[in-house]
Amino acid sequence: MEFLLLVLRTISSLALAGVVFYIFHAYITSWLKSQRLRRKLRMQGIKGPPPSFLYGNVPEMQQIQLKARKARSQTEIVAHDYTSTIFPFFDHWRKEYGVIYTYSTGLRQHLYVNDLEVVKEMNQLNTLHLGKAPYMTKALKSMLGNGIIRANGHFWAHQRNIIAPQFFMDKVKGMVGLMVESTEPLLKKWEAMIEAKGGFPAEINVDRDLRSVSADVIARACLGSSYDKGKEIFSKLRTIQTTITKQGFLFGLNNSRFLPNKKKISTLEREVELLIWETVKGRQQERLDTSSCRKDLMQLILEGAVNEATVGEASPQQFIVDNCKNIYFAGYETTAVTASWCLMLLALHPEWQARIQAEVAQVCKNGLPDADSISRLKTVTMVIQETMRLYPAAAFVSREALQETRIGNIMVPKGVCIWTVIPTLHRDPDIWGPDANEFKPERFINGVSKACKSPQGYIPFGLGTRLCLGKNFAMVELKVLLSLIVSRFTFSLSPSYRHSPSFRMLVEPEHGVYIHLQKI
Ligand code: HEM
Repeated sequence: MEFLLLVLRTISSLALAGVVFYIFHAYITSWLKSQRLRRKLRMQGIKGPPPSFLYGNVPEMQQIQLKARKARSQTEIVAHDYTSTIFPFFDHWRKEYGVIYTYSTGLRQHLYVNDLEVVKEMNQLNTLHLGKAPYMTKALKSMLGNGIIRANGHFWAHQRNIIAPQFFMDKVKGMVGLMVESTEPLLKKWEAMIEAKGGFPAEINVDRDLRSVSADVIARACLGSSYDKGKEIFSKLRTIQTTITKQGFLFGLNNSRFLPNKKKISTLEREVELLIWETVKGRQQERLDTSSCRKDLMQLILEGAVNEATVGEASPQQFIVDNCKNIYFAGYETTAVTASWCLMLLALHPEWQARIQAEVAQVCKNGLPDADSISRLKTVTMVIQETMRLYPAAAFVSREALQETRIGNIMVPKGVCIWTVIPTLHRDPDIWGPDANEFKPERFINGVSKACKSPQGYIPFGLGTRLCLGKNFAMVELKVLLSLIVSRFTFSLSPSYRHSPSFRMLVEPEHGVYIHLQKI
């Protein structure tokens, strides 16, 4: 008996030693690979902070972040370049190594690229060799499945072909009426709040209300369901998003201490999929009952999923659910957050409120935008463009070189992750001039190409082949929303507002935007 126990103990000790050796070996191999990539970049003259053994620059990143958090000030607003507080390590190394440098997160080598010429080159590259970084998209699987935002290669191209036609300008213009309808409940709610104050200004936290509008618009316009139905889906997706971003996965930082959240995330994931699938089935039943066929995005996705050969490894059901999740995620939060920043900036700048009020009164009959007037709202467009310059909802363009790829003068080795920090590019005085930190919508009066040194310096919707598909949709929705709000209300910033842009996958106002709202 004792002998048997001894044999069992020896076997389990050997197995444990084997596992430890395997993990150690894999770790060392990845570390050495990352070092090789670093050498290849250094040989091209690209410098960067020296990495420590196994952990690369992660300890330094954490230290810099901690310091910045302590020093964080909430006083200045527009002139406050928040990239130095929310991505302090990028800013810190930029001062030391310039607009192109390399750093390591232990097992991965990264390339920071905020040089206008290289960004231009990236914009023009038409290749499948630059894609979404698998390590990053792996962490986003629960939120996005294998939908368009995560996919790479031919599977991505197939999904893009299916979805793109829904967002052509002529299609989007046909959705203006629906966008106006979706905004009406918000206007009524805000009017009622002012009435409840006896006509005196009401304090409004705008963020949740703007999210509701944006969710309703995206659900109705693209997926044929109303916000009431999609409410649960949005709220669960948001919980997944906030849980994931707490984990610091994006920069390759260790997140093992957050592992217990995995269970919570996968439960939410299953619930979201079930809800979407119920919506899809409802849609299919409606088609059978009425034998009518709406040609909206949901329909295009359903048709795209019919041919199993085109949906890759995913089942048709998974293909549909994943792409619905992607549209929900890409479409509603981004627009809502941008609208919040717009109202914050307009509250600070009453002169621009007055200018767009006058324009809306002149261009839109009864203050109601329609497909025709929307393209004549020049000042409204300038205000939105300037908001997205200072507060672009998406903070990065990030790519991994899936194969060795030449970008201008740089040969990017396979496996290197590239990062372009959008708000930093948008506030670069070399591109925008000495007033880069000021809110000046007039800089866009002759379009983006005249507003800065090169139009590639303005990338709120990303760049290259993966440029945002919902760009037209988002711009039109923002124009509708702003026109309707300014034609009924004036507003100023409430003293309750605390300026604190923070990063939760998007750059959001951490404590919300509070305004004092008054009827015109
Ligand atoms: C102000 C609002 C929005 C902003 C700031 C924004 C920004 C972006 C950015 C930066 C990207 C990544 C591009 C890249 O990696 O180079 C992107 C991708 C995408 N966006 Fe948007 N977006 C907005 C609204 C929307 C809307 C309303 C939709 C759809 C209804 C949408 C659908 C997508 C999709 C499907 C992609 C993935 C494209 C691909 O990978 O091929 N976006 N967006």
